[in-house]
Amino acid sequence: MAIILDGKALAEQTRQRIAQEVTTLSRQPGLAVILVGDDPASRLYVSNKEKDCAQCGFKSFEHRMAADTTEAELLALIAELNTNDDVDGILVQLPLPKHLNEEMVIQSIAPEKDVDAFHPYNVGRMSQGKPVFLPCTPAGVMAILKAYDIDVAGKDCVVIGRSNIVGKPMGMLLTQANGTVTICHSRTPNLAEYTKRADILVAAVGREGLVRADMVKEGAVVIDVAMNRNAAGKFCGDVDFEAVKAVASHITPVPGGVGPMTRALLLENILTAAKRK
Ligand SMILES: Nc1nc2c(c(=O)[nH]1)N[C@@H](CN(C=O)c1ccc(C(=O)N[C@@H](CCC(=O)O)C(=O)O)cc1)CN2
Repeated sequence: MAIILDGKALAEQTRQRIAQEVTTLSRQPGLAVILVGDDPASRLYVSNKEKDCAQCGFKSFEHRMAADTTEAELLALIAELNTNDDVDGILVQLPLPKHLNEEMVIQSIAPEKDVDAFHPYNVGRMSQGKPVFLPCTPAGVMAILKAYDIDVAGKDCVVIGRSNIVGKPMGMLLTQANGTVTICHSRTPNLAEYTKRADILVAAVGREGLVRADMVKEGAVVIDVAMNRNAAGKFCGDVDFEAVKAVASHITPVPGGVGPMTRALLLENILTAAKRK
């Protein structure tokens, strides 16, 4: 039976370490969170980020904007936050309402305050192996692997999903850790041929039941990044957890795996931003 990779416990340890370090700083780090519209899931994620900030001794500044906010209004707020000295990090909760251009909005955040690491400058730095901030979800995965002494060097790593936020940066971080990486996606024929070769398999698609036990090599490390809702309304990933845990050596649960570490790595980035000032 696989070892369960406990992201929730690791995230708690990370918050406690950060809270301790904050007591040694001469000022409180600050995060500005912008939420446009009233999507219930986004509201919950934002309030969790505020709770995390409070636990770590960070200030948080919430900016709620109406769903019909114009791009000019949003960019004006970001411009103001870019020059506000109390704000070390700026986070625009995604997804944005359809009429707003996500790319433009991300590019308007000052790269030194881009704690999500979505700005092209930070993506470029990371791809050169000289990161300022690391994207929270892939960095959370790397932190889980490190905490459980799972060495990536020389391993066959397969990432399913090629999003800018998870799949692509995940592939880069695994490559930088000397893994041999294959990125699969919706146009990959015979997905199982690739997944069955993987020593480390990362699923980041957003489709419940995508990874079955017969697609996983005996003893593989299986990381589930996805966060779907099943028919009963419960959180689940892309991996058939119950079946795959009988085949894998290590596996992340959903919930309680990568999600909490995504939140923890955001706190690491805010601390980094505050210390660089
Ligand atoms: N600007 C951003 N927007 C979004 C991001 C992001 O990283 N930056 N990621 C997601 C949402 N998200 C953070 O914002 C996020 C969602 C869920 C979790 C999490 O810990 N999930 C739990 C399950 C839910 C729960 O019990 O609360 C888990 O997996 O255990 C973390 C981060 C989209 N938008």
